[in-house]
Amino acid sequence: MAIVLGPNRYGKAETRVVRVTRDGGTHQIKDLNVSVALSGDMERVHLVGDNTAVLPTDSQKNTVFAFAKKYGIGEIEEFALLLARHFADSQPAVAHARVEIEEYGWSRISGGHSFVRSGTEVRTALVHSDGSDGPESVVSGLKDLVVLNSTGSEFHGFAQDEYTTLEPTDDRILATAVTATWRHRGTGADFASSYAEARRCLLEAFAGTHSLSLQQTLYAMGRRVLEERPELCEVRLAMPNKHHFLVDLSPFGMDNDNEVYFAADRPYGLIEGTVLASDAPAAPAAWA
Ligand SMILES: O=c1[nH]c(=O)c2[nH]c(=O)[nH]c2[nH]1
Repeated sequence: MAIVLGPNRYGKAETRVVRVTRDGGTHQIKDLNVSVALSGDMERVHLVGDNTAVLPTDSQKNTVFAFAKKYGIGEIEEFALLLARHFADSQPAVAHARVEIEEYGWSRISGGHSFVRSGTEVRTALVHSDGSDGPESVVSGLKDLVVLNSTGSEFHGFAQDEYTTLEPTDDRILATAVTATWRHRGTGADFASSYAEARRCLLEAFAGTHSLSLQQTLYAMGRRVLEERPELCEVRLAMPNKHHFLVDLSPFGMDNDNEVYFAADRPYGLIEGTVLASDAPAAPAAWA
């Protein structure tokens, strides 16, 4: 029996970089969490401890800060492409770079230099690059986009077995924290407007769908993005069903006509799905 090295990658995870751009007294801020993972000809470091091919993760972290200064930070997809191409182009042993970025939003309070974190929502980007001349992919997205419909949601007609106690309902609260990722057909989109529009599609489809299940709502949301955004070809969604249970107020002599709920935090149903354009080229590696 022979033992061999399987797939591997390494890099600096979660470099937290904040870039302030000063335009007189008016400042812009970009607040990111950047994770780099490099792979390629890394056999000798694993097998015999020869570090010749290993660009230290410390240098990768320094590159994130240096590029933030040198190039500024525009859209996170562009910053991720810049970093990924840099590592794949400049290091002979690096065949492939993966850069994942989370962006935390800040909105201006007043004046030029005071900000408030914008909600729980996080914008995301995941880029893979074999270098400027090689295959590349861009996946954009968001997570922790918390939404709720206080009516317009039903759930009935479901399968039943000897353990089923759930009562069918034709009016419930539907609430979730959306994690959505969407794959671009190319690498040259207008990432700012593409993001804003995809997000708008998700919210409008969530609000506008009379829901018979969270699964149906999920599909409607992914479908809306692909119908409206030709630069995108695949949407992946993960949506926890944040259950709201009607409280039994009858012990207190009160009725409860869908007014008082217990918001449970766990367990939760977890509904996940992919929505694809029929001509989407297969690209499983884009999500790795
Ligand atoms: O929208 C729903 N989908 C389910 O699969 C499910 N299962 C469940 O208990 N409640 C719900 N709601």
